[in-house]
Amino acid sequence: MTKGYLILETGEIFEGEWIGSKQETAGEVVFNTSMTGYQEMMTDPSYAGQILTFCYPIIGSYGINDTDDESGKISVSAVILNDLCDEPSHYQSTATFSEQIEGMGIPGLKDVDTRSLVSAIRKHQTVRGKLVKSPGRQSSLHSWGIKTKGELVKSVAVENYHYFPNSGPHVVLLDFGYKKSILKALLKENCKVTIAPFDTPFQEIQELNPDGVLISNGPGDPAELTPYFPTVKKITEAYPTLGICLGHQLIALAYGAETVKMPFGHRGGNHPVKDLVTGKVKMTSQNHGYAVIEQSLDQEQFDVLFRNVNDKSLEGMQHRTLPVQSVQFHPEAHPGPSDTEYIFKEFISQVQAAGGKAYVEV
Ligand SMILES: NC(=O)CC[C@H](N)C(=O)O
Repeated sequence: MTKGYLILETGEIFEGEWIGSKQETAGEVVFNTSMTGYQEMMTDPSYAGQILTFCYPIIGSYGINDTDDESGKISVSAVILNDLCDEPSHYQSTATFSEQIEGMGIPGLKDVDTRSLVSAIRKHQTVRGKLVKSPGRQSSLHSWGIKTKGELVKSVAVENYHYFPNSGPHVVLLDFGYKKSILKALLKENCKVTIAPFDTPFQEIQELNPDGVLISNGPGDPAELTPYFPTVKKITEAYPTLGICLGHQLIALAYGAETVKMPFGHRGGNHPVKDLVTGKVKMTSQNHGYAVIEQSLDQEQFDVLFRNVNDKSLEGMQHRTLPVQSVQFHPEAHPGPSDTEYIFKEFISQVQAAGGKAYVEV
């Protein structure tokens, strides 16, 4: 057994037993409150650069399967958990949790007092940390090698187009670190899908001749992605558009709104969100650390559609005249409830209503 330590930039040290890859690593320390879904969370590209703490105390009990990865790449920088169950019991399980993180080159700590760690994160709000073998003197934070400024998106997004044939309308999935479940949701609606790199120029998107565009989720601070705001705006002016999580933030920023770092984010599978049109509350899957400031949104152009019941933060919006909608939560779920899966159907209806053509000359 090898001991390991999570050192927070604020000075606290959490002890555990080292698991997975031997590599020491650093990143923002975050927590997710979902009871299940560790496989989807670890492979969700939006967690790139982050050390993920599982609040649920037993991790690994249903193993790892061949279908639930949200990407083919390593996403989280490291995982922190309490009790590791490495003798899974599930008919679809093909590997143990330890085998999975070892195979993906992710380090982790088990037997950590995750309740105290989560309290510390909530107290400090945003906190970075480093996973080390020895709790001795550490190099300064600047040399921890934490990625910023779009490097995170670059590290997870596709570099080339990927085309998926189908019988329905053609949707370009602009990839800032998409989750496979988003692609699956589009394919389920019979869409042809072209996954395009996040930095695809607008002219090339036009050449792809999409009927609609979905701007994906992704890691990092949305406000650092300023070079892409003009393209995002042009997309929304030309095609029916759906933004999910980072995609939602980028649409808001492209129209002049501002984003803010939240105290400790929303990461979990039971975040209540109120649909302001029907008054109904939906349970949503969430994973974000930033939010759009509602007061900064041009309400002449956008209607607020969803609001978080717990902290009243903005959870979704709709353009008043263009078929452009965006949500801060994850309608594709995985992990989490699928109450808001209908968002994909609404998007496809808007795509179909637009007649399969760019309906505004640009
Ligand atoms: N899941 C996402 O797209 C996350 C968006 C952004 N990186 C945030 O943390 O707010």
